[in-house]
Amino acid sequence: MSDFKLLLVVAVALIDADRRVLIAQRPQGKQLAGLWEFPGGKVEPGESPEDALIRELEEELGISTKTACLAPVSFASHSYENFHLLMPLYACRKWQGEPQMREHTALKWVRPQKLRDYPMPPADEPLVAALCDLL
Ligand SMILES: Nc1nc2c([nH]c(=O)n2[C@H]2C[C@H](O)[C@@H](COP(=O)(O)OP(=O)(O)OP(=O)(O)O)O2)c(=O)[nH]1
Ligand SMILES: [Mg+2]
Repeated sequence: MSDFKLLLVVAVALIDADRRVLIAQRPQGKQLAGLWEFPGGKVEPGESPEDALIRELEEELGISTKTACLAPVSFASHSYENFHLLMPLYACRKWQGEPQMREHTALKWVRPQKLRDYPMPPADEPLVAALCDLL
C-alpha cells in the first residue's frame, strides 16, 4: 500500500441545447492518447474541484463558466496501473464562448446514446451510463 496514489481529477459533460455532450480526443504523447474523454484535469493543491474545473475549461477549451453552473452527475473510481483515479463528473449547460481545440486532437458533440461508439478510458464507462440516465 505504500505506493498507493489517489489522483483527484475533475471532468465535465458540457450539454448543449440539443442534449448533446462534448467529448474530446486525448492528444498523442499523453497517457490514454487517442481515447475520447470528458474535458477536465487534475485538481491542484489549494483548489476546490469547481475552481479546478473552471480553470481547465478555460485552458483546454477557452470557455468560461461559474460554480453555480456546475451540477454533480456521478463519479468514477478506477484503479489504473500507477494510481487510483477518483473523478467527479459535473454537468454544465451554461458557459460563455465557443469551445476551441486548444489541447485536444478533436472535439465532438455527441448524443448520449452514441457515446458508446467512441472509445473512452475504462474509468468512464459507468459515467456514460449515468449520463444516458440523466439526459
Ligand atoms: N480529463 C479527463 N481525464 C480522464 C478521463 N478519464 C480518465 O481516465 N481520465 C484520466 C486520464 C489522466 O490520467 C487523468 C487526467 O489527466 P489530464 O491529462 O486530463 O490532466 P490535466 O488536464 O491536468 O493535464 P496535465 O496538465 O497533467 O497534462 O485522468 C476523462 O474523461 N477526462
Ligand atoms: Mg485534461
